Amino acid sequence: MKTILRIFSYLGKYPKLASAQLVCAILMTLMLLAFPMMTGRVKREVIDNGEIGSLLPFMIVVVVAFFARDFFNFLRILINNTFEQKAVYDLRSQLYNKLQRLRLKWFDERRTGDIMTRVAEDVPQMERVLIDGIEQGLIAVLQILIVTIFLMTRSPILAISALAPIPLLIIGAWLYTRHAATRYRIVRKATGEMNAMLHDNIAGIRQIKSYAAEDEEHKSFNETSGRVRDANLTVMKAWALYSPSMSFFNSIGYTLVLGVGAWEIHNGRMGSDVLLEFFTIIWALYDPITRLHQLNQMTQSSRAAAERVFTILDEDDEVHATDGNPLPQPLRGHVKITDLNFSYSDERTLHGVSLEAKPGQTIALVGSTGAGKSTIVNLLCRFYEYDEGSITIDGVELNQTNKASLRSAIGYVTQDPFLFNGPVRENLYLAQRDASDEAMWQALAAANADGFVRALPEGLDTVVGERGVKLSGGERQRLSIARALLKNPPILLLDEATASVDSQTELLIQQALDRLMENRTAFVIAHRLSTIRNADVIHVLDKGRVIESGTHHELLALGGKYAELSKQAFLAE
Ligand SMILES: Nc1ncnc2c1ncn2[C@@H]1O[C@H](COP(=O)(O)OP(=O)(O)OP(=O)(O)O)[C@@H](O)[C@H]1O
Repeated sequence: MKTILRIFSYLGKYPKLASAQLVCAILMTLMLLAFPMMTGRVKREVIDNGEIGSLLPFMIVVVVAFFARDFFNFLRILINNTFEQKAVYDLRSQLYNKLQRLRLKWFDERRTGDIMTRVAEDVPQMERVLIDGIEQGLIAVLQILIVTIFLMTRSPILAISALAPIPLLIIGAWLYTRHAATRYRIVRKATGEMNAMLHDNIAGIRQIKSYAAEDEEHKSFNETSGRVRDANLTVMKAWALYSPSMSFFNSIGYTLVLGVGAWEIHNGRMGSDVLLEFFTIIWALYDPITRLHQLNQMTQSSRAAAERVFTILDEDDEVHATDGNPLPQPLRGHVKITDLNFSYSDERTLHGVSLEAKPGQTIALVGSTGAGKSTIVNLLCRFYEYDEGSITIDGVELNQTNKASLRSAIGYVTQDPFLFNGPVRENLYLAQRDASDEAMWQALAAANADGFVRALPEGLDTVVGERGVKLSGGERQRLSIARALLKNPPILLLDEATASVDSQTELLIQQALDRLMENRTAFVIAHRLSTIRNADVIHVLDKGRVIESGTHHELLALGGKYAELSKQAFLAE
């Protein structure tokens, strides 16, 4: 119930629309009564008393009432749609905003496809209870009330006969609802898993093809998709039993009205016109009851979807980007890490790491795979919060720094640069929203990327494809270097690419990187000997500890891990 109330709380922001909708619904429902009332009068005055002249006015009243009913219905639908779309827009926006603020750790533990299902499918599923919940629920309840009052005024005993099945309907609805939420939860979970698999497989389509794993993957997909089918069939079976049972209970009401009505007429306690009135309106009592059953089903489905959406909304935010102190301006880029400990989960990843980068220095991080190099870079970006120790930039402790100011001071070039599926220009705007074309071309030139961008069919406006798939690896790298150059940050974090490119491209990239690192503090996860040779200090990491530090020659002379790594040709020439 709490979940349902929370869904409806999204409508509270629009009281005017809610009231207008309520007024239209009441007027529309009142118009329903004209037909049975006029039918009763036609029977008494026109048929029984032979006043044929008054038939036309009765018919006019009926047609005007029908027109008014449909006109109010038109207004109600319009208002309802506006109302509901505004509420859903608010919800979607709130969810997206939340997603942007969640910790990276949260994303590490979840599948992208499942998150997308929550935004793209679970929100609209919730939306249905907002649309139909109000539209059907409100009108149905009003209709039941108004029709019941009307029936009571005409003949209490017939009205009670018509209402007799209601206890049975309530018990049926209770039995159905008891386990419905669980059934729908299984459907939503299975759908999320299927979409997650679909997302993974489409992202990894090259790997699937290259390993000729299409048939295997198809089999796994069918298994996941089968779970969605089975979950849906369970829901449908329950509905198949519930819906006709409820319809049968309604028929008991019709039968009782017929029997009791005939008995009352037979005993002279009621006129036949009253029974006629009942049969012209009684559908308006049972019809909303059927709609309430459908609404009950929809509410259970929406509840399961809403639970998945609210789980995201209830997660703790990462520290908000504007909390904390801004970094001093201009920033010199003095970074100091002292006794840093960090764990992603239970196992500790970094153990007492200490290192320093003076303004303008290049610090190389080397070490075997899993040693903790990227973790240090992640902590410098404050993608994760560190547990113990200290990281300062120009003397300001990182975990007390305003994230927005920190991230504007840092340029991060990853090994496999991510490009968004949009024009080159949009990808560069990420670094500087108001960058002029001239500034873009300068950055592209410094990154040795101007040549190939000019050769693209639409230059800066060429769409690069998903993850930049329409560009080569070397082109993507140079574009991401241009992006960092355009940002012009005082501190640079660079994960050098290991992917082999031809020597000509390698040279172009190296030149671009050299220009990028000029006059900045740079932390480089280094794979190339040329970068390492030029670094001011090299730190060798092993199992989360700094085990050696010094220049290239000092470390070679030390004859330790670094010398061993160099011998194993671990570092590319
Ligand atoms: N997001 C994460 N969640 C949990 N554990 C992680 C995460 N990222 C890295 N790790 C673990 O932390 C350890 C250090 O990883 P890290 O990526 O820092 O190593 P690395 O030195 O950069 O390795 P490589 O050179 O292979 O990129 C590894 O054992 C890794 O499994």
